[in-house]
Amino acid sequence: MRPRHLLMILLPILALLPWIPGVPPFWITQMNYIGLYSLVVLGLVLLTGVGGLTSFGQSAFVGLGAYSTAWLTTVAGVSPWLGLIAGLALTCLVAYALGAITLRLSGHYLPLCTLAWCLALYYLYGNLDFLGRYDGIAGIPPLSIGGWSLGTGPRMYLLIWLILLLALWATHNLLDSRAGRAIRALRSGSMAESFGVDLAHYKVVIFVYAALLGCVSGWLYAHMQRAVSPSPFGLGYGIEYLFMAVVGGSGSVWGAVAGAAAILIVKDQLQNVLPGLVGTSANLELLAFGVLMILVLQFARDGLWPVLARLWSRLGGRAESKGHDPARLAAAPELPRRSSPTVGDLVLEVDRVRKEFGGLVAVNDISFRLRAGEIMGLIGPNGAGKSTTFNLISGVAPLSGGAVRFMGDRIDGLPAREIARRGLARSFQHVQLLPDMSVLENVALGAHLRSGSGVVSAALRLDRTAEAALLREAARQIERVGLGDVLDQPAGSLPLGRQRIVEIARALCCDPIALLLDEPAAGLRYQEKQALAAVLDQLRREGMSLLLVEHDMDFVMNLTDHLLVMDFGTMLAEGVPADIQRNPAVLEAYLGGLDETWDEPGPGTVPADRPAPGESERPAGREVGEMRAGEAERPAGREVARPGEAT
Ligand SMILES: Nc1ncnc2c1ncn2[C@@H]1O[C@H](COP(=O)(O)OP(=O)(O)OP(=O)(O)O)[C@@H](O)[C@H]1O
Repeated sequence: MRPRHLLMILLPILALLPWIPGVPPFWITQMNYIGLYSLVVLGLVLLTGVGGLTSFGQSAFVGLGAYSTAWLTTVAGVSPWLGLIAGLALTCLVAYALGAITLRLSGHYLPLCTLAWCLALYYLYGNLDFLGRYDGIAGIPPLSIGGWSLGTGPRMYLLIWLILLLALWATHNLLDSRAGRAIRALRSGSMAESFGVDLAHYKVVIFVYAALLGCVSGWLYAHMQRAVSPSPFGLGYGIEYLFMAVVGGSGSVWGAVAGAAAILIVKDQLQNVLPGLVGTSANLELLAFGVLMILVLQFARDGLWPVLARLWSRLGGRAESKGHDPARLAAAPELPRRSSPTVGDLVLEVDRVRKEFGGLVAVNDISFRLRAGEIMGLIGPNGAGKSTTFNLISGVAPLSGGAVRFMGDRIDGLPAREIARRGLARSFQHVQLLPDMSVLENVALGAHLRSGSGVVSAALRLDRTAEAALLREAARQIERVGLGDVLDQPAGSLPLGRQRIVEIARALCCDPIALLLDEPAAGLRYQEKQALAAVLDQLRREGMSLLLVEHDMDFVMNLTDHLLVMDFGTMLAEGVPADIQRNPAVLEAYLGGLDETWDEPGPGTVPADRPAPGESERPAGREVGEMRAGEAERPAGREVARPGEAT
């Protein structure tokens, strides 16, 4: 049985629970609270569990929802539904303003900041006369739909759980979409930005989304309790919500319900049992919670939900299928493609680019040009400045000097996502995939800029055609690089070499004009390298421009049209592979002297129908390791203004 089938059986039972004879009213009250807490914790699952942004301050947004409706319905006499709309609007404004300011902070500064504004709002609620100061507001009317009062009992229970189920559905939909992939990539930083994800935008989106869920919970709470005061919106509750997210499992939407239910039930039981056991009514449950937290972090670091899922499969239940639907993808429309430049056109012009890290010149006035339909190799010993050059071109790092032009326009100074939008895609030296996401989803992230479907359409599942088109394109690129057999596997389960190929498929998904590949053949076996060389050769034939950083000399010499050799940040040599292999300065840099020779090449990596440039007189290809003998003594780079040296 799949979880969704279990849910279909449980839902009617859940809906009829208050009317089942023998069910104590306390159970319904407890279920109401579990529902209210789950709504807030669901926001934290998205914000903290998925997006990596820790917030202790969600209780303040619950307060905004509760106080907005309390004041509007009691003082202004408006309908509770208008109170909800006003609360949502106010929460949206406050969360947007707080998010725009605080989400720029990184590390522990963000959680500290959430503590600060949680306390500030709490004291604000307690000190404003029109909100009744610490006494709060009483006499809030019950909710009603078309004159049918929902009261505080079973009907309210139905409304709370209906809203919670809708929120779970919407959040699940959101995560399974273009926007969801961007949100799941937030922790990766520059990688996501390189594929056009606006990190700052998505951080604010999930912050506001989580705050709105808190607001709805506060609105329901106010009309269920019929009175509000500041205490449930203080820091203690903010910490408790976070605690529930961690205990439940902050990586899954159902973890929110599991966490809220577990904590509330255990808390209630401890409050009943502990005083009898130890003979005091002190708040000993807090001590017990501390122990519980340590146990969870020790034995179920991902929370209770994954443990429950494992238990389910041990009992014979089946996991929810996460695979793609080939028929749906086949029926999806093709994504439009950009027009490519004519073979031979100038695509990329790097003009005296320079990068200084303090006193170290990592890239020292490097210039080169890349044309359409050309593969250029950027080689050099470790620390030569190759990856830094890539970072400068792709906007991941700012230039210290020089200019980069792409398709005739200056792109230096543009954010990485804007450079990606213009058709320059890249892979990374250290594989940067999202290991828990499938290969298909990882690659689809590359097509982020080729669709405009947003958060609202995703949450309401109105984006299915656009989403299928993105996944279809991702599947096409995965097939193209020969990984069609692992489409639905988690990317992290693949060997490193294959993960690099996934990165290439992701970069191809951008529909690039030029592709920057940082050590694409590292970790690949011989046959895999041959297959990769064939793919890259095919891309060249299609008119794409490729710039490779690679240490495998066989691969580079057989595949590239043009090479640029760097050493200590400066250009050592430039030319066709055959000349580069004979260049004394290059031999000196790579082999430490002219008396040494390149090894005999293995069988060429270039496809059989294409002769390697300079094949006949090529001395030999060489497999250059990550470090050659004596490398350790090399200085890491060239210092600025070393005495007697021009910089
Ligand atoms: N963020 C940084 N801060 C300070 N120094 C850096 C930074 N990034 C790179 N460097 C330094 O710049 C120099 C060039 O590094 P880079 O990674 O570009 O070399 P590389 O040619 O790509 O080397 P490898 O082949 O080992 O990847 C090195 O000395 C490195 O230590």
